[in-house]
Amino acid sequence: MNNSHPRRRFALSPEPGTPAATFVHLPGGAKTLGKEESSEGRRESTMEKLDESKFEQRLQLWALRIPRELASAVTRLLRSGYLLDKPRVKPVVEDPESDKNRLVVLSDKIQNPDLSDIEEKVYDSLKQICSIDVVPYSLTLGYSYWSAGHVAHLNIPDDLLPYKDVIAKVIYDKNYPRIQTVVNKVGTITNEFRVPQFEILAGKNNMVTEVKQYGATFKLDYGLVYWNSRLEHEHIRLVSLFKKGDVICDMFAGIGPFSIPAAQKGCIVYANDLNPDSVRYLRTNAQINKVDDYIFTYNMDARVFMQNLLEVPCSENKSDSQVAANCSSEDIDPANESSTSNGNHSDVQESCHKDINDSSMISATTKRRQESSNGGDGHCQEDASHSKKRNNKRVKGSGPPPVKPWEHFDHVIVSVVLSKRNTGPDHYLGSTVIVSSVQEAQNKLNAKISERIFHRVRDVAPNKSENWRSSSTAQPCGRNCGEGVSTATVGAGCC
Ligand SMILES: C[S@@+](CC[C@H](N)C(=O)[O-])C[C@H]1O[C@@H](n2cnc3c(N)ncnc32)[C@H](O)[C@@H]1O
Repeated sequence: MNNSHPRRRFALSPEPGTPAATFVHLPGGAKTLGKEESSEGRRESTMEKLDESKFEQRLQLWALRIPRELASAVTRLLRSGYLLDKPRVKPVVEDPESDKNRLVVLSDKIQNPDLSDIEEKVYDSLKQICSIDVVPYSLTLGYSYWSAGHVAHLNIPDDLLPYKDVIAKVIYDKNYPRIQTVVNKVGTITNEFRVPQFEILAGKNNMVTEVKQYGATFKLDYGLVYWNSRLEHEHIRLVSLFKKGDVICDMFAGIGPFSIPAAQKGCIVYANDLNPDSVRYLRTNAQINKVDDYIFTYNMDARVFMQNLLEVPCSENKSDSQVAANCSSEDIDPANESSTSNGNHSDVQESCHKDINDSSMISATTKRRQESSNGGDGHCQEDASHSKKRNNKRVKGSGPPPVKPWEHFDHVIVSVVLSKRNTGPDHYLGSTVIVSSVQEAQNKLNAKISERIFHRVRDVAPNKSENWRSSSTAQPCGRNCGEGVSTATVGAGCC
């Protein structure tokens, strides 16, 4: 199967850490935009009218024609890498031949109509669900596909840098008002928050935008937080493994692309990030998506976060009431509000504040917020708007069930870069851990990876296919032994 890809001159940076606001291909046939060349003694400008069709990418794919009532079952089965995986393109579409059917579009990795690229076990299950009817499916990703939000994010190579303003102006003029800001990534990402540096090339200096993923809305400032739209499939793939009521620990949560959909599913999420801006947007996004009752946000180093989460609170002996992760959160477990009335809540808060204040890793923002939310009396309180919102919800009788994360949680989400390089910094965790072996990963995570399930997510950068990035879930034993099982499935023991 031949997919015709226009040759890329420059594109939205595909590196992790570079937000995929807009993906821009320079037309495949275009010579250097704006460059004047000599041709047969005649100076010929290659500055041409923008031809949007040059941006089109046509994919020749395969699809399964199935009765529409089976669409959920089939997509659930094929979700682990066999479905079409393009941001903002649905893999299940109407069948032009019959409204009783649906077409389930398969990944471009499925090359053969006999589906021999699909694992036998999955194929057998598929046969049990429906009869196999494979049809060709042609998909065109047009000019407008390559954008999200109002920010067009370019990654202009050195040889085109002299023309960056011309390029930006064309993109801006041709796409306004949909595109209102054109930025170019500058340098490589070196900071621990994985936030790229940008220069504004055209439009307004406003990097705050909203993107949508699988029905959830994410507000973010591209200049302050990590975001990568291209991880959409990975976000949802991982969350699809969770069940309602699962307790999730998202150690490097960013602005919430794992935490928010997990909470939408009814999981109780302990979400942490070291970047105070990420945590701020995480909270905003929890509110926008109306799952703030299910997400407890933290702003600290992941190791401190885990230690606090696993530490049995001193109040545990005093009460059966729920407490919030040793109270090291900026937020309070909303389910805990009921415990406030019996007096145990404040006991916990005090003990936890000691933990937090002892930690040199906690950010100034966290401390500031703690001080202000404490009202100076050592008792945690929610800010008024949050509290009000939760009160509204509580009246409706919704809210998460009680949890004790130090006893049990179901999944830990860790973002890890696996790389053959061994020179990377390892003083912080998350996407920035560079490991060259499973053993090294175990050492760094202080967790035993007994069942290894590697899932290729995407290349770190073009031409860097030896580096790959994986999100995995790990299940701690819940007995504070410090061991865990890094796997996409749960249940294995460790002690
Ligand atoms: C690659 S991003 C992943 C964010 C999010 N999971 C996502 O998929 O968008 C890694 C995140 O880890 C955070 N981070 C880096 N070092 C950290 C540490 N020591 N403790 C907690 N978070 C950290 C960064 O601020 C960043 O948001």
